Formats: sequence, structure tokens, C-alpha cells
Amino acid sequence: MTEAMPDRLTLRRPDDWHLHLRDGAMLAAVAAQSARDFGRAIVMPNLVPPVVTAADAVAYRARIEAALPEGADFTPLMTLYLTEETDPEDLRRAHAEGITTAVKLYPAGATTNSASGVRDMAKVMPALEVMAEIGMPLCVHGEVTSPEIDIFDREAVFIDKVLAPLRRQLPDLRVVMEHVTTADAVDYVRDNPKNLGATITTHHLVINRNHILAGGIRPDYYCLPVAKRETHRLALAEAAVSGDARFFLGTDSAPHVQAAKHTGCGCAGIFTAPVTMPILAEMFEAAGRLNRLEQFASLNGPKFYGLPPNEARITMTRGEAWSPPAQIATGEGPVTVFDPGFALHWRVEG
Ligand SMILES: NC(=O)N[C@@H](CC(=O)O)C(=O)O
Ligand SMILES: [Zn+2]
Ligand SMILES: [Zn+2]
Repeated sequence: MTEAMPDRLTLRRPDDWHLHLRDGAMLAAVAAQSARDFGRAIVMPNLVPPVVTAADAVAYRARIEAALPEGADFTPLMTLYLTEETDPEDLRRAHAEGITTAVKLYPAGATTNSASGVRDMAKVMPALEVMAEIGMPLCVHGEVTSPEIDIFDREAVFIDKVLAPLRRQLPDLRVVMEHVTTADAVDYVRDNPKNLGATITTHHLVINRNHILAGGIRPDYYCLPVAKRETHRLALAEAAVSGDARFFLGTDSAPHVQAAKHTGCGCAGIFTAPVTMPILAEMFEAAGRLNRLEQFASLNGPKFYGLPPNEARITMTRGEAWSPPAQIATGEGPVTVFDPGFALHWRVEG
């Protein structure tokens, strides 16, 4: 006899430790999509121009708050975009005043809106030293950008050539490897427990590189770091359901209008905010680990950031298969909602 599968699940309200909310009409359309299921989010600073100073972060936070629905239970946790001109004293002030939760490192040219990123790590060492001193985490887009490095190898090479040396130099710096996509990254995090965590996205738990390229090119599955082969996806899924506190949810929900993705040079980013919790429930259930979903989505992230978990709870229920909308409308045009390619049975109540 098989045990009855639970059809109801109550968990602490989840958080999203890596989110792109954008600005203007896009922000107005997507803010509510995250605020529905999530209590807090680490908000990425890669606007054009980027959020580089404490004053920029204060202004951006006010725009986000203005875009949230009345009464939303959602706190944006702000980040600063690290540049070679970042003033370490501005970081110190932003941290002391509780304006920012983390700083984001984009290697120049690695991803969407990263032109102002870092070319020479030596130039940002004074800022990183201050962060290590005050305990401000560094969130890292971990890919090298040299054209001679194959795009599927860029994360693994980054670990060897940039991250490991940096962590040897500044062992007290708290680092989050954002959106890990490889078994190499999972192993590196497991083997180096001190001051290191990793976010895993919704889509990297679901797709491998075949989804982008087999049977036709699918720009809606294109993101950075690009999805890797199936063995890597399996390593990510195993890390997510393992209960290991160093791995936590960062959706990397990154809306782009369809016109910017369905084109000759489509941009990177997948919009997952509205479907993340139903997809995760489906995945954790299939792995027989539904009881670990709360650790991954609601407990491990706050633990790494030294914040209390949310007091509020959400309830998820399992029922008939349902189909999320294929797209949402925004003032800039439609945005495709991530399609996991399997039926969803779980929903967040309320
Ligand atoms: N993940 C992506 O493919 N795109 C992100 C940037 C990022 O997180 O690298 C975006 O801002 O669109
Ligand atoms: Zn990134
Ligand atoms: Zn991102």
C-alpha cells in the first residue's frame, strides 16, 4: 500500500533571494506578481543606469513601494551594483543605515545590463575589504567573460580563476554564488562551508540546455548563466531538496518583453515569479521531499542573511491540473511566463 500523498501544505511565507523588479511600467506590472507569494526579495540593481549609491537605492526602494498593491506583505531588500568607482564609505553608510542588504558583483559584460560591471578585481578590493569588515554579503554573478572561454564553461572557470582566489584573499567576506548552474558550483559550495551560500533558480531546476536548442530555438528558455546539460540540473535539484542550509531559492525572475527575446539577438532572462511556488511544490513532491520545501524557500535564505524567517504562513493545496497564463501584459508589451513543460497541481491559496 502506498502512503497517501499530502494535498495541503503550510509553510512560512517564502522569500526570493534574487529578483529583478525593473523600473517604470515593467515594475508596475511585475511587483504584484512577486508580492503575492513572497515576503521579501533581494532586489537586483541592474537597472539602466544601475543602482550604485545609497541614494540610488533609497530612491529605487520608494519606486518599488509605490508599485506594490495596497496592503502587500512584501519588503524589498536593496542591493548596490559594484563598480570600479564604488566608494567604500558609501557602502559602509548604506549598511549602517539599513538601506542595503548586499552588494552585487557583475563581471563587466557577463549578462543583461552589466556594462558598468567590474573589469579589474584589484580595483574593487577596498570596497570588498570594507564589506568583509562590516559583514555585508557580496552576491556574485559567477561567470568569466573572456570570449575564448566556452559559454558552457564560464561558471566553472569563474570559480577557479576568480572566486576561489578572492575567498582565499578575503576569507571573512560573505559570498552568495547567484543562480548556480553546474555540479562544479554545487561541489564548491559543499566543500567550502565558511561564509558561502548559493541561490538556485526555478528554471535551472527544471530545464537543461536541450530545452533551449533541441527541436527549434526557444528564446523564452534563454537566460544567463545558460542552462547546462542534464547531469548539472540533477546536481542542482539534489542540492535544493537536500535540506543543506547553504542552498536557497533565488528565482532570478527576470522579465523582458517578448519583442526583446523573440528576435535576432534575444536577451537573457526568464520570468518565473508567478509560477515558482507551484513549480517547486511539484518538483519537491516528485522527489519525495515536499517536507524540505520550506527549508529551501523560507528558512535557509534568512539564515544565511542573518534575518528571522517570516512569521506569516502560506498554504498550498493540491488539486486538478491547472494552467498558468502563458504571458502577462505590461505597459511595455507582453512578457512570457515560464512554462515548465509539466502539469501543475499545486496552488498558493488566497
Ligand atoms: N539571468 C538573466 O538571464 N538575466 C538577468 C541578469 C542576470 O541575473 O544575470 C536580467 O537582468 O535579465
Ligand atoms: Zn546574473
Ligand atoms: Zn539575475
